[in-house]
Amino acid sequence: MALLKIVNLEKSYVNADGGRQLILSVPQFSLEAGGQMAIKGPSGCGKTTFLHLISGIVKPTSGSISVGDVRVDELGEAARDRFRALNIGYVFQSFHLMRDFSALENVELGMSFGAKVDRALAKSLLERVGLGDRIDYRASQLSVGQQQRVAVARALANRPKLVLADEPTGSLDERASDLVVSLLQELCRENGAALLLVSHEREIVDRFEQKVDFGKLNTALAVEGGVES
Ligand SMILES: Nc1ncnc2c1ncn2[C@@H]1O[C@H](COP(=O)(O)OP(=O)(O)OP(=O)(O)O)[C@@H](O)[C@H]1O
Repeated sequence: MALLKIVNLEKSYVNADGGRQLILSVPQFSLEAGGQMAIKGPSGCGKTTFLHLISGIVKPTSGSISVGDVRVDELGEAARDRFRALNIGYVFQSFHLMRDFSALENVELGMSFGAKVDRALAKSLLERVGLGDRIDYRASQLSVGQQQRVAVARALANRPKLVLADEPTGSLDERASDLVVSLLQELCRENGAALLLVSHEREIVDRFEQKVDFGKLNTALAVEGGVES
C-alpha cells in the first residue's frame, strides 16, 4: 500500500520580473509503506523543493500530496507543522543540530515538537548509531560524521512513518557517508519507516534498489530548459 502518493504536483515561484516560474511538476509519484527509494539529480533540479513539499514546509501551487490518509496539501501552515512533527523525520545535509545542546538533548528536541519526550528511546537511538559514549557531548564537540549520526537518531525519535533525507552525506567523507546511509537504511527498516533520500552522488543512490532520476520525474525541467542528469 502506498504511504506517499502524489498526483499532478506543481510548484511555481514569482520571479524577479513579477512573472511566475514553474520549477516543479511531478504528475505521479508513490512510495509504499516501509519502502526505501533514492532520488538522484543535479543541483537545482528541484530535489529539496520536492522534499519540502512532501513534508509540508512549503505549500504546493496545485496537486495533491497524501501521506497515509492525510492530504498534506490541504492543511494550513500550523497543521502542516504539527503533521511534520508527528509523522516525518528529516535529515539535512548540514545536520541543523543545536550546537550548544548535548547529543541527547538534540535527539530529545526532535521529540518535544511531537507526542512526548522519551529519554530511554533517545538514549537507545544514540546507542544504535554508535554514540552511546557521546550522549552528553555538545554537538560542537562532535566530529562532522558523529553530528550527522545524531541527526539520524533525531530523525527517528518521533517514530515517523516517513524519513526524508536531503543530501545527508554531502558534508561527509566516504567512510562516514557509508556509515550514515547504512544506519539510515537499517534504522528505517527496524522501525517500519519509509525512507526517501535525495543525493547527487551515484555511489549513494546505487545502494538503493528503488531509484528515480528527478531530471525525468520533474517535467517542469523540460519546460524551463533545465538540466538533465
Ligand atoms: N523560494 C524560492 N523562490 C524562488 N525560486 C526558488 C525558491 N526556492 C527554490 N527555488 C528555485 O527552485 C529550483 C530548485 O531548487 P532546489 O533547492 O529544490 O534544487 P535542488 O535540486 O535541491 O538543488 P541543490 O542540490 O543545489 O540543493 C532552483 O532553480 C531554485 O532557484
